[in-house]
Amino acid sequence: MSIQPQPDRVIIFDTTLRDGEQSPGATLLVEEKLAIAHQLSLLGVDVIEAGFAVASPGDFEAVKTIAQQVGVLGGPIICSLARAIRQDIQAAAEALQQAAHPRIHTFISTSDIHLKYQLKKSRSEVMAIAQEMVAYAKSFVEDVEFSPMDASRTDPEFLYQILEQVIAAGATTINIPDTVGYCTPKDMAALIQGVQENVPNIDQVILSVHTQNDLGLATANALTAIENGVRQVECTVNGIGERAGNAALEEIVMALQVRKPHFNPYFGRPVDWDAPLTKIKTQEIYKTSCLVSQFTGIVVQPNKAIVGANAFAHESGIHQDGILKHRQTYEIMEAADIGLAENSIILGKHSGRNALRTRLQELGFELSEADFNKAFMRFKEIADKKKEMSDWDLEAIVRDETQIQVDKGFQLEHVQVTCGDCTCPTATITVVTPNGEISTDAAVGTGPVDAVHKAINRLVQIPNQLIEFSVQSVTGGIDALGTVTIRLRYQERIFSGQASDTDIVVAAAYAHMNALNRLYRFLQRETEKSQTSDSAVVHN
Ligand SMILES: CC(=O)SCCNC(=O)CCNC(=O)[C@H](O)C(C)(C)COP(=O)(O)OP(=O)(O)OC[C@H]1O[C@@H](n2cnc3c(N)ncnc32)[C@H](O)[C@@H]1OP(=O)(O)O
Ligand SMILES: CC(C)C(=O)C(=O)O
Ligand SMILES: [Mg+2]
Repeated sequence: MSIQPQPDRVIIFDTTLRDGEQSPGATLLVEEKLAIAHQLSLLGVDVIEAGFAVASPGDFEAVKTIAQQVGVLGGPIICSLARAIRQDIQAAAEALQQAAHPRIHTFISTSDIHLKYQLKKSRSEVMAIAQEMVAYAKSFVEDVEFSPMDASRTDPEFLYQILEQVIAAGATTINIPDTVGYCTPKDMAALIQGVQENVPNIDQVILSVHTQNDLGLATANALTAIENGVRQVECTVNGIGERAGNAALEEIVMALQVRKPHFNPYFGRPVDWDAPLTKIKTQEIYKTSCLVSQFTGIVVQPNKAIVGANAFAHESGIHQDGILKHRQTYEIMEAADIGLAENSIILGKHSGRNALRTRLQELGFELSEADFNKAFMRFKEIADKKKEMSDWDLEAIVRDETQIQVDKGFQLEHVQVTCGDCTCPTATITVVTPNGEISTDAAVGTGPVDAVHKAINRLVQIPNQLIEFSVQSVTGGIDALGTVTIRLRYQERIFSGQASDTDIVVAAAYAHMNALNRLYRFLQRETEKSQTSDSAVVHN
Protein backbone atom coordinates (compact mmCIF):
# COMPACT_ATOMS: atom_id res chain seq x y z
CA MET A 1 0.00 0.00 0.00
CA SER A 2 1.39 3.42 -0.87
CA ILE A 3 -0.16 6.57 0.48
CA GLN A 4 -0.09 9.64 -1.74
CA PRO A 5 0.62 12.98 -0.06
CA GLN A 6 -2.43 14.71 1.36
CA PRO A 7 -5.15 12.06 0.91
CA ASP A 8 -8.74 13.20 1.37
CA ARG A 9 -9.06 11.16 4.55
CA VAL A 10 -7.13 10.65 7.77
CA ILE A 11 -4.45 7.95 7.90
CA ILE A 12 -4.70 6.09 11.19
CA PHE A 13 -1.22 5.22 12.45
CA ASP A 14 -1.67 2.87 15.38
CA THR A 15 1.15 2.80 17.91
CA THR A 16 -0.50 0.58 20.55
CA LEU A 17 2.25 -2.00 20.10
CA ARG A 18 5.06 0.57 20.46
CA ASP A 19 4.11 3.70 22.44
CA GLY A 20 1.13 1.86 23.98
CA GLU A 21 3.44 -0.87 25.20
CA GLN A 22 5.53 1.85 26.88
CA SER A 23 2.70 2.17 29.46
CA PRO A 24 4.23 1.05 32.73
CA GLY A 25 3.48 -2.66 33.21
CA ALA A 26 1.97 -3.21 29.76
CA THR A 27 4.72 -5.42 28.33
CA LEU A 28 3.36 -7.84 25.74
CA LEU A 29 4.54 -11.27 24.58
CA VAL A 30 5.24 -11.80 20.89
CA GLU A 31 2.09 -13.93 20.48
CA GLU A 32 -0.01 -11.27 22.20
CA LYS A 33 1.40 -8.56 19.94
CA LEU A 34 0.65 -10.73 16.93
CA ALA A 35 -2.95 -11.29 18.03
CA ILE A 36 -3.44 -7.54 18.55
CA ALA A 37 -1.82 -6.80 15.18
CA HIS A 38 -4.26 -9.18 13.44
CA GLN A 39 -7.15 -7.41 15.17
CA LEU A 40 -5.75 -3.96 14.25
CA SER A 41 -5.65 -5.12 10.65
CA LEU A 42 -9.31 -6.19 10.90
CA LEU A 43 -10.10 -2.84 12.48
CA GLY A 44 -8.68 -1.25 9.34
CA VAL A 45 -5.76 0.82 10.61
CA ASP A 46 -3.46 2.09 7.85
CA VAL A 47 -0.18 1.74 9.74
CA ILE A 48 0.80 -0.57 12.60
CA GLU A 49 3.86 0.55 14.53
CA ALA A 50 4.72 -2.96 15.65
CA GLY A 51 7.57 -2.09 17.98
CA PHE A 52 11.09 -0.75 18.37
CA ALA A 53 13.14 -3.53 16.75
CA VAL A 54 16.45 -2.72 18.45
CA ALA A 55 14.92 -2.50 21.93
CA SER A 56 15.08 -6.23 22.72
CA PRO A 57 15.20 -9.62 21.00
CA GLY A 58 11.50 -10.00 21.84
CA ASP A 59 10.57 -6.72 20.18
CA PHE A 60 12.66 -7.61 17.13
CA GLU A 61 10.85 -10.94 16.93
CA ALA A 62 7.46 -9.23 17.32
CA VAL A 63 8.13 -6.74 14.50
CA LYS A 64 9.44 -9.55 12.31
CA THR A 65 6.51 -11.87 12.97
CA ILE A 66 3.95 -9.11 12.43
CA ALA A 67 5.74 -8.06 9.24
CA GLN A 68 5.52 -11.65 7.96
CA GLN A 69 2.01 -12.51 9.05
CA VAL A 70 0.06 -9.24 9.08
CA GLY A 71 2.06 -7.10 6.67
CA VAL A 72 0.72 -8.82 3.59
CA LEU A 73 0.13 -7.28 0.18
CA GLY A 74 -2.84 -4.91 0.42
CA GLY A 75 -2.66 -5.07 4.22
CA PRO A 76 -1.46 -2.40 6.62
CA ILE A 77 1.94 -0.74 6.50
CA ILE A 78 4.14 -2.29 9.20
CA CYS A 79 6.48 0.12 10.89
CA SER A 80 9.37 -0.08 13.35
CA LEU A 81 10.70 2.79 15.40
CA ALA A 82 14.44 3.49 15.26
CA ARG A 83 16.62 6.15 16.87
CA ALA A 84 18.70 8.17 14.44
CA ILE A 85 21.41 5.55 14.84
CA ARG A 86 22.67 3.11 12.18
CA GLN A 87 22.33 0.07 14.42
CA ASP A 88 18.64 0.91 15.17
CA ILE A 89 17.84 1.48 11.50
CA GLN A 90 19.56 -1.77 10.48
CA ALA A 91 17.55 -3.69 13.10
CA ALA A 92 14.32 -2.08 11.90
CA ALA A 93 15.09 -2.83 8.26
CA GLU A 94 15.97 -6.44 9.02
CA ALA A 95 12.84 -7.04 11.11
CA LEU A 96 10.65 -5.48 8.40
CA GLN A 97 12.19 -7.40 5.52
CA GLN A 98 9.16 -9.56 4.85
CA ALA A 99 6.52 -6.85 5.13
CA ALA A 100 4.81 -6.07 1.85
CA HIS A 101 4.62 -2.40 2.92
CA PRO A 102 7.47 -1.63 5.35
CA ARG A 103 8.09 1.73 7.01
CA ILE A 104 11.05 2.86 9.11
CA HIS A 105 10.18 5.58 11.61
CA THR A 106 13.31 7.36 12.73
CA PHE A 107 13.43 10.20 15.24
CA ILE A 108 15.75 12.55 17.05
CA SER A 109 15.13 15.31 19.57
CA THR A 110 15.17 18.88 18.34
CA SER A 111 14.32 20.97 21.42
CA ASP A 112 17.17 22.81 23.12
CA ILE A 113 16.42 21.17 26.46
CA HIS A 114 16.80 17.69 24.94
CA LEU A 115 19.88 18.67 22.92
CA LYS A 116 21.64 20.17 25.92
CA TYR A 117 20.80 17.61 28.61
CA GLN A 118 20.05 14.35 26.84
CA LEU A 119 21.82 14.22 23.50
CA LYS A 120 24.60 16.66 24.49
CA LYS A 121 24.80 17.76 20.88
CA SER A 122 24.57 21.06 19.00
CA ARG A 123 21.79 21.91 16.58
CA SER A 124 24.09 21.53 13.60
CA GLU A 125 25.18 18.08 14.77
CA VAL A 126 21.55 16.98 15.17
CA MET A 127 20.71 18.42 11.76
CA ALA A 128 23.52 16.42 10.13
CA ILE A 129 22.57 13.18 11.96
CA ALA A 130 18.90 13.54 11.00
CA GLN A 131 19.68 14.05 7.31
CA GLU A 132 22.18 11.23 7.23
CA MET A 133 19.94 8.75 9.05
CA VAL A 134 16.87 9.51 6.94
CA ALA A 135 18.97 8.88 3.84
CA TYR A 136 20.30 5.69 5.45
CA ALA A 137 16.77 4.47 6.24
CA LYS A 138 15.81 5.32 2.67
CA SER A 139 18.53 2.95 1.43
CA PHE A 140 16.44 0.11 2.93
CA VAL A 141 12.84 1.18 2.36
CA GLU A 142 10.92 3.69 0.27
CA ASP A 143 8.60 4.69 3.12
CA VAL A 144 10.51 6.68 5.78
CA GLU A 145 8.90 8.65 8.58
CA PHE A 146 10.83 11.25 10.53
CA SER A 147 9.88 12.71 13.93
CA PRO A 148 11.59 15.72 15.51
CA MET A 149 11.12 14.63 19.11
CA ASP A 150 9.77 17.31 21.49
CA ALA A 151 8.76 19.37 18.43
CA SER A 152 6.27 21.43 20.43
CA ARG A 153 9.10 22.81 22.61
CA THR A 154 11.53 23.26 19.71
CA ASP A 155 12.62 26.66 18.40
CA PRO A 156 10.30 26.97 15.34
CA GLU A 157 13.07 28.25 13.04
CA PHE A 158 15.25 25.21 13.79
CA LEU A 159 12.24 22.94 13.37
CA TYR A 160 11.50 24.36 9.89
CA GLN A 161 15.13 23.97 8.82
CA ILE A 162 15.52 20.37 9.94
CA LEU A 163 12.21 19.35 8.37
CA GLU A 164 13.18 20.87 5.03
CA GLN A 165 16.46 18.95 5.12
CA VAL A 166 15.00 15.55 6.06
CA ILE A 167 12.36 15.86 3.34
CA ALA A 168 15.14 16.57 0.86
CA ALA A 169 16.93 13.48 2.23
CA GLY A 170 13.90 11.29 1.39
CA ALA A 171 11.41 11.35 4.30
CA THR A 172 7.90 10.57 3.08
CA THR A 173 6.00 11.32 6.31
CA ILE A 174 6.81 14.13 8.73
CA ASN A 175 5.41 13.52 12.17
CA ILE A 176 5.17 16.37 14.67
CA PRO A 177 5.26 14.98 18.21
CA ASP A 178 3.96 16.83 21.23
CA THR A 179 6.22 14.50 23.20
CA VAL A 180 5.47 15.85 26.66
CA GLY A 181 1.81 16.72 26.07
CA TYR A 182 2.49 20.43 26.57
CA CYS A 183 0.41 21.95 23.74
CA THR A 184 -3.02 23.49 24.03
CA PRO A 185 -5.18 23.15 20.89
CA LYS A 186 -4.36 26.77 20.03
CA ASP A 187 -0.61 26.05 20.27
CA MET A 188 -1.11 22.97 18.11
CA ALA A 189 -2.90 24.98 15.42
CA ALA A 190 -0.06 27.53 15.40
CA LEU A 191 2.60 24.79 15.31
CA ILE A 192 1.04 23.06 12.29
CA GLN A 193 0.35 26.31 10.44
CA GLY A 194 3.96 27.38 11.09
CA VAL A 195 5.28 24.13 9.60
CA GLN A 196 3.00 24.40 6.57
CA GLU A 197 3.90 28.02 5.87
CA ASN A 198 7.64 27.82 6.52
CA VAL A 199 8.81 24.43 5.25
CA PRO A 200 8.92 24.93 1.47
CA ASN A 201 8.80 21.22 0.51
CA ILE A 202 6.20 20.17 3.11
CA ASP A 203 3.62 19.45 0.39
CA GLN A 204 5.78 16.53 -0.82
CA VAL A 205 5.08 14.54 2.35
CA ILE A 206 2.24 13.39 4.55
CA LEU A 207 2.03 15.58 7.62
CA SER A 208 1.32 13.73 10.86
CA VAL A 209 0.94 14.41 14.59
CA HIS A 210 1.70 12.36 17.67
CA THR A 211 -0.01 13.78 20.72
CA GLN A 212 0.66 12.72 24.31
CA ASN A 213 -1.99 13.14 26.97
CA ASP A 214 -0.18 14.74 29.92
CA LEU A 215 -2.78 17.52 30.20
CA GLY A 216 -5.68 15.39 28.94
CA LEU A 217 -5.56 17.23 25.59
CA ALA A 218 -4.21 14.52 23.29
CA THR A 219 -7.42 13.89 21.34
CA ALA A 220 -8.31 17.60 21.19
CA ASN A 221 -4.83 18.37 19.86
CA ALA A 222 -4.99 15.59 17.26
CA LEU A 223 -8.38 16.84 16.01
CA THR A 224 -7.12 20.43 15.90
CA ALA A 225 -4.15 19.25 13.86
CA ILE A 226 -6.57 17.57 11.43
CA GLU A 227 -8.53 20.82 11.13
CA ASN A 228 -5.25 22.45 10.21
CA GLY A 229 -4.40 20.05 7.39
CA VAL A 230 -2.64 17.13 9.09
CA ARG A 231 -3.56 13.86 7.35
CA GLN A 232 -2.01 11.22 9.63
CA VAL A 233 -2.65 10.86 13.36
CA GLU A 234 -0.69 8.60 15.66
CA CYS A 235 -2.83 7.05 18.35
CA THR A 236 -3.36 4.00 20.51
CA VAL A 237 -6.30 1.78 21.41
CA ASN A 238 -7.77 2.86 24.77
CA GLY A 239 -5.33 5.80 24.72
CA ILE A 240 -2.61 3.79 26.47
CA GLY A 241 1.01 4.90 26.19
CA GLU A 242 3.97 6.50 27.91
CA ARG A 243 2.95 8.28 31.18
CA ALA A 244 -0.64 9.58 30.76
CA GLY A 245 -0.88 7.91 27.38
CA ASN A 246 -1.52 8.93 23.79
CA ALA A 247 -4.51 10.15 21.83
CA ALA A 248 -7.12 7.37 21.84
CA LEU A 249 -7.79 5.86 18.41
CA GLU A 250 -11.46 5.28 19.20
CA GLU A 251 -11.99 8.90 20.26
CA ILE A 252 -10.43 10.37 17.13
CA VAL A 253 -12.22 7.97 14.80
CA MET A 254 -15.65 8.42 16.40
CA ALA A 255 -15.24 12.20 16.57
CA LEU A 256 -14.53 12.20 12.83
CA GLN A 257 -17.54 9.99 12.20
CA VAL A 258 -20.08 11.60 14.53
CA ARG A 259 -19.01 15.17 13.63
CA LYS A 260 -18.39 14.48 9.93
CA PRO A 261 -20.30 17.60 8.83
CA HIS A 262 -17.99 19.65 11.02
CA PHE A 263 -14.80 18.06 9.65
CA ASN A 264 -15.83 17.65 5.98
CA PRO A 265 -15.04 21.24 4.97
CA TYR A 266 -11.45 20.87 6.26
CA PHE A 267 -11.06 18.20 3.57
CA GLY A 268 -12.58 20.41 0.90
CA ARG A 269 -15.82 18.38 0.95
CA PRO A 270 -19.36 19.71 1.17
CA VAL A 271 -20.73 19.62 4.73
CA ASP A 272 -23.16 16.78 3.93
CA TRP A 273 -20.62 14.60 2.07
CA ASP A 274 -21.12 11.07 3.30
CA ALA A 275 -17.86 9.19 2.62
CA PRO A 276 -16.07 8.24 5.85
CA LEU A 277 -13.04 10.22 6.97
CA THR A 278 -11.03 7.15 8.01
CA LYS A 279 -10.85 3.54 6.82
CA ILE A 280 -11.64 2.21 10.29
CA LYS A 281 -14.39 -0.40 10.63
CA THR A 282 -15.87 1.14 13.74
CA GLN A 283 -17.84 -2.03 14.60
CA GLU A 284 -14.46 -3.62 15.49
CA ILE A 285 -13.59 -0.92 18.05
CA TYR A 286 -15.07 -2.52 21.14
CA LYS A 287 -13.55 -5.93 20.44
CA THR A 288 -10.13 -4.35 19.86
CA SER A 289 -10.40 -2.36 23.07
CA CYS A 290 -11.20 -5.52 25.08
CA LEU A 291 -8.32 -7.44 23.50
CA VAL A 292 -5.80 -4.68 24.26
CA SER A 293 -7.08 -4.33 27.82
CA GLN A 294 -6.93 -8.09 28.36
CA PHE A 295 -3.37 -8.51 27.06
CA THR A 296 -1.85 -5.36 28.59
CA GLY A 297 -3.69 -5.79 31.90
CA ILE A 298 -4.65 -2.10 31.73
CA VAL A 299 -8.28 -1.88 32.73
CA VAL A 300 -10.39 0.66 30.85
CA GLN A 301 -11.84 3.22 33.24
CA PRO A 302 -15.67 2.98 33.30
CA ASN A 303 -16.16 6.59 32.19
CA LYS A 304 -13.67 6.33 29.30
CA ALA A 305 -15.15 7.89 26.16
CA ILE A 306 -16.44 5.39 23.57
CA VAL A 307 -15.19 2.12 25.14
CA GLY A 308 -15.73 2.58 28.91
CA ALA A 309 -18.35 0.38 30.58
CA ASN A 310 -20.52 3.45 31.19
CA ALA A 311 -20.15 5.03 27.74
CA PHE A 312 -23.53 3.65 26.62
CA ALA A 313 -25.14 3.16 30.04
CA HIS A 314 -27.87 5.47 31.35
CA GLU A 315 -28.53 5.69 35.07
CA SER A 316 -30.72 8.72 35.68
CA GLY A 317 -34.49 8.67 35.31
CA ILE A 318 -34.76 11.74 33.08
CA HIS A 319 -32.15 10.42 30.65
CA GLN A 320 -33.66 6.92 30.71
CA ASP A 321 -37.09 8.36 29.98
CA GLY A 322 -35.64 10.29 27.03
CA ILE A 323 -33.76 7.27 25.69
CA LEU A 324 -36.85 5.06 25.91
CA LYS A 325 -38.88 7.66 24.00
CA HIS A 326 -36.26 8.50 21.38
CA ARG A 327 -32.65 7.24 21.61
CA GLN A 328 -31.01 10.34 20.16
CA THR A 329 -32.30 12.52 23.02
CA TYR A 330 -29.27 11.44 25.06
CA GLU A 331 -27.02 9.50 22.65
CA ILE A 332 -24.87 10.93 19.88
CA MET A 333 -23.83 7.52 18.54
CA GLU A 334 -25.19 4.00 18.72
CA ALA A 335 -23.64 1.21 20.78
CA ALA A 336 -23.74 -0.91 17.62
CA ASP A 337 -21.48 1.62 15.85
CA ILE A 338 -18.56 0.43 17.97
CA GLY A 339 -19.62 -3.22 18.00
CA LEU A 340 -21.48 -3.29 21.30
CA ALA A 341 -24.69 -5.32 21.26
CA GLU A 342 -26.83 -2.60 22.84
CA ASN A 343 -26.87 0.36 25.19
CA SER A 344 -28.01 -0.23 28.74
CA ILE A 345 -30.40 1.26 31.21
CA ILE A 346 -28.99 0.86 34.71
CA LEU A 347 -31.68 0.78 37.34
CA GLY A 348 -30.69 2.57 40.53
CA LYS A 349 -31.74 5.32 42.89
CA HIS A 350 -31.76 7.91 40.08
CA SER A 351 -34.16 5.92 37.90
CA GLY A 352 -37.77 6.88 37.27
CA ARG A 353 -41.05 5.15 36.54
CA ASN A 354 -40.67 4.81 32.82
CA ALA A 355 -37.39 2.88 33.15
CA LEU A 356 -38.72 0.60 35.89
CA ARG A 357 -41.97 -0.12 34.06
CA THR A 358 -40.09 -0.91 30.85
CA ARG A 359 -37.71 -3.32 32.61
CA LEU A 360 -40.56 -5.05 34.42
CA GLN A 361 -42.34 -5.49 31.10
CA GLU A 362 -39.17 -6.95 29.60
CA LEU A 363 -39.12 -9.41 32.50
CA GLY A 364 -42.71 -10.31 31.64
CA PHE A 365 -44.53 -8.47 34.48
CA GLU A 366 -47.60 -6.46 33.48
CA LEU A 367 -48.63 -4.77 36.75
CA SER A 368 -51.82 -2.90 37.52
CA GLU A 369 -51.33 0.80 38.31
CA ALA A 370 -51.80 0.15 42.03
CA ASP A 371 -49.29 -2.73 42.06
CA PHE A 372 -46.84 -0.74 40.01
CA ASN A 373 -47.00 2.19 42.45
CA LYS A 374 -46.29 -0.12 45.38
CA ALA A 375 -43.41 -1.74 43.48
CA PHE A 376 -41.97 1.66 42.54
CA MET A 377 -42.00 2.88 46.14
CA ARG A 378 -40.26 -0.28 47.33
CA PHE A 379 -37.79 -0.02 44.43
CA LYS A 380 -36.77 3.51 45.53
CA GLU A 381 -36.35 2.41 49.15
CA ILE A 382 -34.03 -0.46 48.21
CA ALA A 383 -32.21 1.54 45.52
CA ASP A 384 -31.24 4.13 48.13
CA LYS A 385 -29.12 1.44 49.79
CA LYS A 386 -27.80 -0.39 46.70
CA LYS A 387 -25.55 0.71 43.86
CA GLU A 388 -27.48 -1.12 41.15
CA MET A 389 -30.76 -3.02 41.12
CA SER A 390 -30.52 -6.41 39.46
CA ASP A 391 -33.34 -8.27 37.73
CA TRP A 392 -33.42 -10.60 40.73
CA ASP A 393 -34.02 -7.61 43.03
CA LEU A 394 -36.91 -6.61 40.79
CA GLU A 395 -38.37 -10.10 40.82
CA ALA A 396 -38.16 -10.09 44.64
CA ILE A 397 -39.99 -6.75 44.75
CA VAL A 398 -42.74 -8.03 42.48
CA ARG A 399 -43.04 -11.18 44.59
CA ASP A 400 -43.23 -9.22 47.88
CA GLU A 401 -45.32 -6.23 46.84
CA THR A 402 -47.87 -7.74 44.48
CA GLN A 403 -50.09 -10.79 44.18
CA ILE A 404 -48.13 -12.04 41.17
CA GLN A 405 -46.60 -15.47 41.65
CA VAL A 406 -42.95 -15.60 40.61
CA ASP A 407 -42.02 -19.16 39.86
CA LYS A 408 -38.71 -20.08 41.53
CA GLY A 409 -37.63 -22.25 38.60
CA PHE A 410 -34.75 -24.73 38.91
CA GLN A 411 -32.50 -24.65 41.96
CA LEU A 412 -28.91 -25.77 42.03
CA GLU A 413 -28.26 -28.19 44.89
CA HIS A 414 -24.71 -29.46 44.31
CA VAL A 415 -21.84 -28.86 41.92
CA GLN A 416 -18.94 -31.25 41.84
CA VAL A 417 -16.15 -31.00 39.32
CA THR A 418 -13.06 -33.09 38.70
CA CYS A 419 -10.33 -31.78 36.46
CA GLY A 420 -6.57 -31.78 36.07
CA ASP A 421 -3.92 -32.38 33.42
CA CYS A 422 -4.50 -36.17 33.33
CA THR A 423 -8.29 -36.18 33.81
CA CYS A 424 -11.18 -35.53 31.50
CA PRO A 425 -13.02 -32.54 33.05
CA THR A 426 -16.25 -33.96 34.48
CA ALA A 427 -19.10 -32.17 36.26
CA THR A 428 -21.79 -33.79 38.40
CA ILE A 429 -24.75 -31.54 39.05
CA THR A 430 -27.83 -31.92 41.23
CA VAL A 431 -30.86 -29.68 40.74
CA VAL A 432 -34.31 -29.38 42.25
CA THR A 433 -36.82 -29.01 39.43
CA PRO A 434 -39.78 -26.57 39.60
CA ASN A 435 -41.94 -29.60 40.58
CA GLY A 436 -39.67 -30.29 43.56
CA GLU A 437 -38.00 -33.40 42.10
CA ILE A 438 -34.31 -33.93 42.78
CA SER A 439 -32.30 -34.89 39.71
CA THR A 440 -28.61 -35.60 39.19
CA ASP A 441 -26.59 -35.91 35.98
CA ALA A 442 -22.99 -35.71 34.84
CA ALA A 443 -21.18 -34.59 31.71
CA VAL A 444 -17.64 -34.28 30.41
CA GLY A 445 -16.40 -31.15 28.67
CA THR A 446 -13.38 -29.49 27.13
CA GLY A 447 -12.82 -27.79 30.50
CA PRO A 448 -14.57 -27.65 33.89
CA VAL A 449 -16.86 -24.76 32.91
CA ASP A 450 -17.87 -26.50 29.69
CA ALA A 451 -18.58 -29.71 31.65
CA VAL A 452 -20.78 -27.78 34.11
CA HIS A 453 -22.80 -26.19 31.30
CA LYS A 454 -23.28 -29.51 29.56
CA ALA A 455 -24.43 -31.24 32.77
CA ILE A 456 -26.90 -28.43 33.56
CA ASN A 457 -28.28 -28.49 30.04
CA ARG A 458 -28.82 -32.27 30.26
CA LEU A 459 -30.88 -31.74 33.41
CA VAL A 460 -32.87 -28.68 32.39
CA GLN A 461 -33.54 -29.76 28.78
CA ILE A 462 -34.19 -26.29 27.40
CA PRO A 463 -32.31 -25.76 24.13
CA ASN A 464 -29.96 -22.77 24.32
CA GLN A 465 -26.67 -21.55 22.96
CA LEU A 466 -23.95 -20.18 25.25
CA ILE A 467 -22.82 -16.96 23.56
CA GLU A 468 -20.83 -15.24 26.29
CA PHE A 469 -18.91 -16.26 29.36
CA SER A 470 -16.90 -13.65 31.25
CA VAL A 471 -15.22 -13.57 34.62
CA GLN A 472 -14.42 -10.48 36.61
CA SER A 473 -12.46 -10.38 39.83
CA VAL A 474 -14.52 -8.45 42.38
CA THR A 475 -11.99 -8.45 45.19
CA GLY A 476 -8.20 -8.79 45.10
CA GLY A 477 -5.86 -11.41 46.54
CA ILE A 478 -5.79 -15.19 46.60
CA ASP A 479 -9.30 -15.39 48.07
CA ALA A 480 -10.69 -13.06 45.39
CA LEU A 481 -14.38 -13.27 44.67
CA GLY A 482 -15.06 -13.85 40.98
CA THR A 483 -18.23 -12.73 39.25
CA VAL A 484 -19.25 -14.77 36.25
CA THR A 485 -21.61 -13.41 33.62
CA ILE A 486 -23.27 -15.81 31.20
CA ARG A 487 -25.36 -14.92 28.19
CA LEU A 488 -27.54 -17.54 26.52
CA ARG A 489 -29.34 -17.27 23.23
CA TYR A 490 -32.75 -18.83 22.70
CA GLN A 491 -34.05 -18.16 19.20
CA GLU A 492 -33.71 -14.35 18.81
CA ARG A 493 -33.63 -13.59 22.55
CA ILE A 494 -30.70 -13.25 24.92
CA PHE A 495 -30.91 -14.22 28.61
CA SER A 496 -28.16 -13.29 31.02
CA GLY A 497 -27.22 -14.59 34.43
CA GLN A 498 -24.64 -13.54 36.95
CA ALA A 499 -23.23 -15.08 40.15
CA SER A 500 -20.21 -14.61 42.41
CA ASP A 501 -18.16 -17.12 44.35
CA THR A 502 -14.55 -17.63 45.38
CA ASP A 503 -14.64 -20.66 43.04
CA ILE A 504 -15.29 -19.46 39.51
CA VAL A 505 -16.55 -22.86 38.35
CA VAL A 506 -19.22 -22.76 41.06
CA ALA A 507 -19.99 -19.13 40.12
CA ALA A 508 -20.31 -20.26 36.49
CA ALA A 509 -22.80 -22.99 37.49
CA TYR A 510 -24.99 -20.52 39.43
CA ALA A 511 -24.74 -17.89 36.68
CA HIS A 512 -25.80 -20.48 34.10
CA MET A 513 -28.70 -21.56 36.31
CA ASN A 514 -29.82 -17.94 36.75
CA ALA A 515 -29.79 -17.34 33.01
CA LEU A 516 -31.65 -20.60 32.37
CA ASN A 517 -34.28 -19.70 34.97
CA ARG A 518 -34.96 -16.44 33.19
CA LEU A 519 -35.32 -18.35 29.95
CA TYR A 520 -37.54 -20.91 31.71
CA ARG A 521 -39.85 -18.17 33.12
CA PHE A 522 -40.01 -16.54 29.72
CA LEU A 523 -41.15 -19.83 28.18
CA GLN A 524 -43.70 -20.27 30.99
CA ARG A 525 -45.18 -16.85 30.29
CA GLU A 526 -45.23 -17.50 26.54
CA THR A 527 -47.14 -20.75 27.19
CA GLU A 528 -49.58 -18.97 29.52
CA LYS A 529 -50.14 -16.23 26.92
CA SER A 530 -50.85 -18.70 24.14
CA GLN A 531 -53.23 -20.69 26.40
CA THR A 532 -55.10 -17.49 27.27
CA SER A 533 -55.48 -16.49 23.63
CA ASP A 534 -56.53 -20.05 22.68
CA SER A 535 -59.26 -20.04 25.33
CA ALA A 536 -60.32 -16.53 24.20
CA VAL A 537 -60.75 -17.94 20.68
CA VAL A 538 -62.84 -20.86 22.02
CA HIS A 539 -65.11 -18.51 24.02
CA ASN A 540 -65.63 -16.24 21.07
C1 LIG B 1 9.14 9.67 23.20
C2 LIG B 1 9.39 8.23 22.98
O1 LIG B 1 8.50 7.48 23.18
S1 LIG B 1 10.88 7.74 22.40
C3 LIG B 1 10.88 6.01 22.43
C4 LIG B 1 11.08 5.56 23.80
N1 LIG B 1 11.05 4.12 23.83
C5 LIG B 1 12.02 3.43 24.39
O2 LIG B 1 13.02 3.97 24.86
C6 LIG B 1 11.81 1.95 24.52
C7 LIG B 1 12.97 1.13 24.02
N2 LIG B 1 14.25 1.57 24.52
C8 LIG B 1 15.26 0.73 24.88
O3 LIG B 1 15.09 -0.49 24.89
C9 LIG B 1 16.59 1.30 25.18
O4 LIG B 1 16.46 2.61 25.67
C10 LIG B 1 17.47 1.30 23.89
C11 LIG B 1 17.77 -0.14 23.49
C12 LIG B 1 16.78 1.98 22.72
C13 LIG B 1 18.79 2.02 24.16
O5 LIG B 1 19.36 1.45 25.28
P1 LIG B 1 20.81 1.97 25.80
O6 LIG B 1 21.76 1.87 24.67
O7 LIG B 1 21.12 1.20 27.01
O8 LIG B 1 20.65 3.54 26.08
P2 LIG B 1 19.77 4.28 27.18
O9 LIG B 1 18.36 3.88 27.04
O10 LIG B 1 20.37 4.14 28.54
O11 LIG B 1 19.95 5.80 26.72
C14 LIG B 1 19.47 6.24 25.49
C15 LIG B 1 20.65 6.65 24.60
O12 LIG B 1 20.10 6.95 23.29
C16 LIG B 1 20.36 8.35 22.96
N3 LIG B 1 19.23 8.76 22.20
C17 LIG B 1 17.96 8.99 22.63
N4 LIG B 1 17.17 9.27 21.61
C18 LIG B 1 17.94 9.22 20.52
C19 LIG B 1 17.66 9.40 19.16
N5 LIG B 1 16.40 9.66 18.76
N6 LIG B 1 18.63 9.28 18.25
C20 LIG B 1 19.90 8.98 18.67
N7 LIG B 1 20.22 8.80 19.96
C21 LIG B 1 19.25 8.90 20.86
C22 LIG B 1 20.51 9.01 24.31
O13 LIG B 1 21.19 10.21 24.21
C23 LIG B 1 21.30 7.95 25.07
O14 LIG B 1 22.61 7.98 24.57
P3 LIG B 1 23.91 7.89 25.55
O15 LIG B 1 23.85 6.54 26.16
O16 LIG B 1 25.04 8.08 24.60
O17 LIG B 1 23.75 8.99 26.53
C1 LIG C 1 8.96 8.57 19.05
C2 LIG C 1 8.08 9.74 19.20
C3 LIG C 1 7.21 9.95 18.01
C4 LIG C 1 7.24 9.67 20.42
O1 LIG C 1 6.70 8.66 20.81
C5 LIG C 1 6.98 10.94 21.11
O2 LIG C 1 7.62 11.94 20.79
O3 LIG C 1 6.14 10.93 22.03
MG1 LIG D 1 5.07 9.10 22.23
